Formats: sequence, C-alpha cells, structure tokens
Amino acid sequence: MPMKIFELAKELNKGALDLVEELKNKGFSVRNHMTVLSDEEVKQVMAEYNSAEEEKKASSSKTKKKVVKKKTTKKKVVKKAAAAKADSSEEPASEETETKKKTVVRRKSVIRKKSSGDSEPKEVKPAVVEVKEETPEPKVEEKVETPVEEVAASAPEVEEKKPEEKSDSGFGLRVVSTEHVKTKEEIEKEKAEAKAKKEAAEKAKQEAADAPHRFTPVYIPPEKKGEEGSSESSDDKKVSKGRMGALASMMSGKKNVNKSQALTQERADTELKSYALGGTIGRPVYSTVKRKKTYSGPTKDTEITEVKESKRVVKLHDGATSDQLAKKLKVKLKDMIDKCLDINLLIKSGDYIGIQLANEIAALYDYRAENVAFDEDKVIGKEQLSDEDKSKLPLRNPIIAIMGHVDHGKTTLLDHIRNAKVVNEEAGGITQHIGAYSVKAGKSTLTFLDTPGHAAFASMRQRGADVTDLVVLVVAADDGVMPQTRESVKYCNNAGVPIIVAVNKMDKEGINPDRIKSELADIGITPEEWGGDTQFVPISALKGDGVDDLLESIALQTEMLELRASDKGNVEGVVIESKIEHGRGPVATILVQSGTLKKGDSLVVGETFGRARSLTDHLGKQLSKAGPSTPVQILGLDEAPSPGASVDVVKNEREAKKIVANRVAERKKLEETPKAKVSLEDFFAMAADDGKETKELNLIVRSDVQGSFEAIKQAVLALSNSEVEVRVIAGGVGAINDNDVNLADSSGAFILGFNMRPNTTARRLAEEKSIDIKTYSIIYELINDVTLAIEGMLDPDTVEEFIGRAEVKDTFVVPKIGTIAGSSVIDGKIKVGCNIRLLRNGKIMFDGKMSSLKRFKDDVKEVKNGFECGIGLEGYTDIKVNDQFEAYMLVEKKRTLDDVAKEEKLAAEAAELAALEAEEASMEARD
Ligand SMILES: Nc1nc2c(ncn2[C@@H]2O[C@H](COP(=O)(O)OP(=O)(O)OP(=O)(O)O)[C@@H](O)[C@H]2O)c(=O)[nH]1
Repeated sequence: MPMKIFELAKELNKGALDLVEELKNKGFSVRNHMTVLSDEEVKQVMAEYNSAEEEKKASSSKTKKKVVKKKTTKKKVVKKAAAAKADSSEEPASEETETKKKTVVRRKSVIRKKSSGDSEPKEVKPAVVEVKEETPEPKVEEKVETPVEEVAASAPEVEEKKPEEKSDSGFGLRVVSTEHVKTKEEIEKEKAEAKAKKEAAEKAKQEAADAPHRFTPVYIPPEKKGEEGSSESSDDKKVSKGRMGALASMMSGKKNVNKSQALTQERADTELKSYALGGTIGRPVYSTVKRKKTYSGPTKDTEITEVKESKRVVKLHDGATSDQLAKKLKVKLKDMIDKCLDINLLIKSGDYIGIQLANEIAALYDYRAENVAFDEDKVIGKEQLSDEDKSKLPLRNPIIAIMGHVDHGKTTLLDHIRNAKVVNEEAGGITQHIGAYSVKAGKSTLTFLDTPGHAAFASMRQRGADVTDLVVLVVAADDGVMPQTRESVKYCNNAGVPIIVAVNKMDKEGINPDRIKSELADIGITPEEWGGDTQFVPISALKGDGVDDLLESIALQTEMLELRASDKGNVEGVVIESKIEHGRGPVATILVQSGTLKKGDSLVVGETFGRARSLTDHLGKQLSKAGPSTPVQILGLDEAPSPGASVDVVKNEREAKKIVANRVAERKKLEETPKAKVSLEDFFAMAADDGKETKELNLIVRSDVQGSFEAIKQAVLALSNSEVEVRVIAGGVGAINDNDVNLADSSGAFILGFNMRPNTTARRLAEEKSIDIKTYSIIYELINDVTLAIEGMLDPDTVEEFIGRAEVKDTFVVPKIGTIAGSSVIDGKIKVGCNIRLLRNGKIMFDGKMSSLKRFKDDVKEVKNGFECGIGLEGYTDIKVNDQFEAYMLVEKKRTLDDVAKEEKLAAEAAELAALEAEEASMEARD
C-alpha cells in the first residue's frame, strides 16, 4: 500500500526528514516528507529497516565493546592531553596531537541519536561530548595551525572506520559527515601527499635549525607593579597606566579625563551643537575653541625685574598707620613688624607712623617715604637760612620771661619794671595789658613776657620759655628752692634757655642767700662766684632794690647771645595771648620773631586766618609795622587763635584759607586715627615707679573755650588731697601745640584735650617723644580719668582680715623645731602663711608669723573649725595651755578719693579736738 514518507517514518518510529535523507542516500527518488512511496518501495524500506534492526541486535555486544574502546580512548586522550601540556611544542607527532587531530575531524561531525531509545546512543553521546570538552577551543585553533597532512596521518582510526560504519551500520548510530566522503583511492593519494609534505616540512625544519637564529617576537605579559626585575620603563608604565585609566574612565563613565581629552570632548560637543544648529540654519556652525597655551619647555631665561629706583617710593600724607604703610610697601604687616624689630622698633597694628619713621621703615625694603601732604612751607615760602646767613642778620631785642615758685615775687618784679621803667619813661602813656612789653635797659631794649597770675602761670611760662631767649628765675630768699623752682630749672635746661637768678625779698630779715645758692647748685645752677656760669642778682621787687642791676645783667647776658633776626622776608611770630573783646572781635597779642609785620598783611594764625587790620603796642600806640622781638596786639582775625599758635604772613586771603583748610583737614584726619588707649592709671603706675618723693599730678589742659578750660581746671585742682597734688601746669584755649608736648616731656605732665586735638606739628612731636595725648568731649569723662589717676597714685591701705581662732590644749617640745601647741580650731580656720597672734587672757603675747601647721605628723595647708592641729610660732616658744591663737591675713585695699576725704575729715576733727584739749589745758594751767 502506497505511503507518504512521513507516514512511513511514523511507522518506523523515525524522524520524517531523517527518513527523507536516508532514502535519498539509498537512491530513492524523494523530494520531501510528503512524497508518496509506492507499495514496493514501502516494502523495500521496511525490509531494509527490519534487517538492520536484527543486525543491530546481533551486533549489540560488539557495539558495547566499541563504546568501551571509545571510553578508553577518551581516557587515554585526557591523560595524553595532560602529559602534552608538560611537553615542549617541539614534539608535533605526539599522541596528544593525534588526539587533537581526531577532535578536529570529529568537530566536523554531527552525532545523531538512534531513535530506538536503547542505552547505547546515550552512552555514545557523552563520550563524544567528553572528547569535545577535553579539547578546549583555543587548543583546537592551535591544532588548525598544525599541517593538514599531520592530521590526516594521525587520524587513521576514525577515518578508517567511516566506510565500515557506512557499510554495516545501516540506520544505527553513525557519524554523518557533512563533507565529501573520501574514497580509498583518494585517502591513499592524500596519505602519499601528506607523507611527501611531511618529509618536505622535516627537511625545511632541519634547514631552519641549521640556519642562524632569528628573533621571534614573543608577547610577554606586563609584570606586576613592584615586581623585581621589571623590564618595563617608567614611561611605558605611565603610558600604559594612562591608557588603562582612560579605558577605565570610559568603561565606568567617570569624568576622569585629562585636559586634552576634555578639550576633545568640548570640541566634539561644540561640533555636535553646530550640527544641531545646522538643522535650522542649513550648515554646521564651527566655533573656535581657544586652546590654552601651555609652557612646553624652556623658551627665554626668566629675568627678575627690579623695581626702578624712581618707583621705590611710598607716598604718604604726613604719615600713615602701620597697616597702611605695610600695604603701600606691599608686604605683610606681620613681616614688617618683625623687620622693624631689627632696628629696635616695636610697632603694632594701628600705630600711627610719622613720615620720618615711615622713611626708616621703608628703607628696610629699599624704599623711601615721600610726604605728599600739602606742603605748607612751600606755599608760605619759608626759607631755611644757613648759619652764615644767620650771622649776617641784624641784632634783635632779647625776649625775657620770668619764672619761679608761687609767691616768690614774679608779679611784683614785673610790675615794678613796668611801672618804674615803662610808665615813668613813657610819660602820659597808659599801659595796656597785652601780655608782653618792652623796656629800656641802658642801650638795650628788653621785651618781657607777662605772666598773668598764678593759675595761668604754667601756661604762660611754657609759652614764654619756648619763645624766650633768657629766663629770670625768681627765688624768695626767705623760702628757698621750691618745687616750681626746680621745675622751672628743668624746663629751662630742656629748652636750652640761659637763666639769671633773681634772689628776691632781700629786704626781709633773717634771710640766708647762700642757702639758695647751695640749693640751686645742687640742681646744676651754680653761681659765678662759685665757679659756675649763672648770675645771681639779689633784689627786692617790693622796694625795687637791685632791679636795675638785674636789668643790666640781663642786657649784658643777652648781648653775649648775639640774638639776630631779619626784619625782611617772611614774617614769623607766635601768639602770646588771645581773647574776644566785645565790639572789637578777636584780639591777639603776637610776638613778631622774624620779618616785619605790616598793617593789612594777610595772616594765617593756627587754624584761623585774617588780615592785620590794626597793630597796637603795649602803650596803646597804633603801629604801621612791627619788627622782630616786638609784641603787638592785632585785630582782624576770623577767630581768637590759640596761645602759642604760629603766625605766618601769606600772599593773600585765598592762600590763607587754603592753608587753614589743610590744617583743619590734618587735624580731622588725626582725630580719625585710632589711638592706643592708655589710661591715666597706666601713666601713673609708671610715674610712681620713678620714685618721686612728692606725688604730683601735672596736667596740661587744652580746651575749645575759656569757660570749659576754667571749669576743667577748677574741677581737677579740687581733686588734690593730702597725698596727691593736682596741678595744671599749662594749657588754655587752643589746640595742643608743640610747646605743650615739650613741656609734657620735660615735666612728666599729661596732656588732656577737651574738644581739642593736637596740631600737626604737635602730633608729630608727640610721636617722636612718645608722649601720649588724651582727648575728651565730655568733661565728666575727663574728670573721671583724672580721679582714677589720682586714686592709682594713692598708697593702698593694708587691712586686717580675720580668718580663724584656735585654743591651745597642750604643748609639746619637738627637737630642732621648738614648742608646738596642740590646739583645737574653735572659729573659722587656720591657714599656712597667715599672720597669727598669741593671746593670753586677752593680752597679746606674740604677733607674727606661724612657723608650722600640722595635723598629726603631716604638714597641712589649712585646718578647719572643729579639728585639732599643731601650731608652731616663728621665734616664740612660750606657749601655754588655754592660750588662744588669732589668725589673720593682711590685705592691701585700694583707696579711693572718698576714703582719703574721710580720713582727712577724721584727721581734721582729731586735730580740732587736740587743739581744744590743749586750749583747755592751758586755760586750766592759767587758772
Ligand atoms: N618783703 C617782700 N615782699 C615781697 C617782695 N616781692 C614780693 N613780695 C610779696 O610777696 C607776695 C607775693 O608776691 P607776687 O609778686 O604776687 O608773687 P608771685 O610770684 O607773682 O605769685 P604768683 O603770681 O601767685 O605766682 C606779695 O605779697 C608781695 O608783696 C619783696 O621783694 N620783699
């Protein structure tokens, strides 16, 4: 019965397509599994199939043996493969190679499983698979390189079996070759060819062995880092590392890219963008990527450029703070401070440095400081004369000041000179109090500076001394050298002003002029008759005795000084006194020091300016001009100038205003400059260390208006007490000037400004002399600071502070130590180092220091109430049972002015009581 192939395959329990293949091989004319086989064909196939089945059964035992054999072969292959690993590649004909060759052949075979389901194919399959597994892929590739003839020669077993299988296996297990199945002849031919090739290869190999050695490139994997004997250079490593790093970055997606990679990426992005833009504008837009220029090797030698000499200048307006200076010098402040120490200069942040000092500091850095502040001298046109030029100038009248202690007769002497000499000689004239006047003494004319009253004496003295050529030191013969006498001497020495001593009150009885000479000689003023150079003139200011001699001596002495000044050129002067008079406005007495002041001149006086509308001398006479050493009173200033202020004549009012504006600006700038805060207490801590016998607080007070000056003066003077005397030795209305600073320097006084600041030159001077100036705008603060200063000068009170009491219970004598009192603390505590009193029935037996304090045998620091202890006394052993110890500490307590006031009140009351008692006693005695 005809059947379709797939039906027959089903019958035979085979795959339809397999059957199609088989039938094709057997020469059946079949196209596919749907091909219909004729009845005969079906029978033929069935017959063949059955005979094959029988044959298969009969040969099943034989097949098993084959399998075993295959297994053995496999084991052999594995073993040989392992052995081959150890063998060198120089043994191409080894068994391993044979196995591999087999493998190569088998790789080209497809193993089909018999559909009968018996165990045989199952056993075969793993066998083949195992062979495959035992032959790793890379090895197969290696074997591919093996000459073909070798493969052919070494694979006879498999190849030879193929025809057998084909012939007798039928539908059994078969190795189906996808390639052409070679015939015997072909195999023989191939063998012959392979043999010939092998011989040729061996011959070539032999020739190669005989030939000279050739380098064979061999890949050596990179050695591990740190491995010894690494042949890889560091550069190679770097490159390799770089590449690997880049690769790693790419793999990880990290942006760990170098500059060039970044640049490339940037370019790529830019390009991408441009393409994107191209979509809209029709063409790609390229932008230039600026490549950063990098230094790629030596080009030019680097030259250190020196700052030109002309540029090594720091320009300062009179000065600068240390911070500003460091900035201008382009150095760190800390470095500058350190460097300044090299020149023994201690500066700190915020310190104001004047131009001179700034120049010194700048020099440390090869710079120089240039003052670019408004050059007043240049505008005024001041000239510095040489000594030779000065010696050619005409002589001028001497300026004389009178100094001395309170009530020694200064005013009396001045009055006498003025009344006797001025009034008498200038008959009919009415003397004007202008603070200075000139008198005739022989051929000379002497100009005396008036010193109005005790209160303002210090101020006038200071002013006078600074402008005076000679000082008459008045010393009362009945009183001798007193504090202000010494102070005057000190000041004159400091200013380099010669002295003539007027020994006054010679009319008094019981005086001892030699005592004065002796006392003054002790402070360096030695009389001529004692070998010194100071004239001592005995006078009586009250009676006028010796005054002519005094004037004569003054004239003589000043003649020797050869005082010269030009009556031409720039006018220079100083303000002696100033006030505002009702109806006249600001009035100032000026002492012309150089040049000739003319009526109508434009003036700059301190921080004010104006025109000299009128010039009046001390006799009230109007002058058209005033030459050197002439005191004149002027009207026409804008404000009342400060005493001591300098007077300059300028071209016109415009220039005067310019100068004044600059001075005001300077002052304001100074006010803004942070100043080191030093309390008056600090000052006095230093002053106290000077070891002065008497405690005096000398002050120089400058204020904006006379009223406040007087108020301040009265307030601070009122703070004087039995221990500290407050003295206002100079001051008044006006800016703190050079003279104030000089006076402070010589007298150790402190400068206080109330609504007043130092002028430019005074500030510089104070800086040079390290004089601290304190300024206030509230009187209370000023008074408070002075109070604190005084309190700082007061000796502290030592007060007793009770700390405890103990009772003696027993006494012991300890060798080398002495008597120890076994005591019980009954109040407070007993402390080591405290003072201790021994009381016996209330009587003080000992008052001193404790030598030891013990608890049992141990030294202790303190023993509290209720505990027992052993007490030893320094240098005292007579301690008895029931005695009491009183422990106390001596504590220093700062005293205040209130304390002093109370003490003084108590002292006054006690003195009054004592006086009363004394009076009563005397009355009783009389009765
Ligand atoms: N006996 C006598 N008394 C004199 C003489 N000179 C001054 N006096 C008196 O001493 C006192 C003080 O004289 P002043 O001239 O006021 O002394 P001062 O030094 O100017 O005093 P202050 O201005 O307060 O510093 C007055 O009572 C004078 O009369 C003198 O030569 N003989």
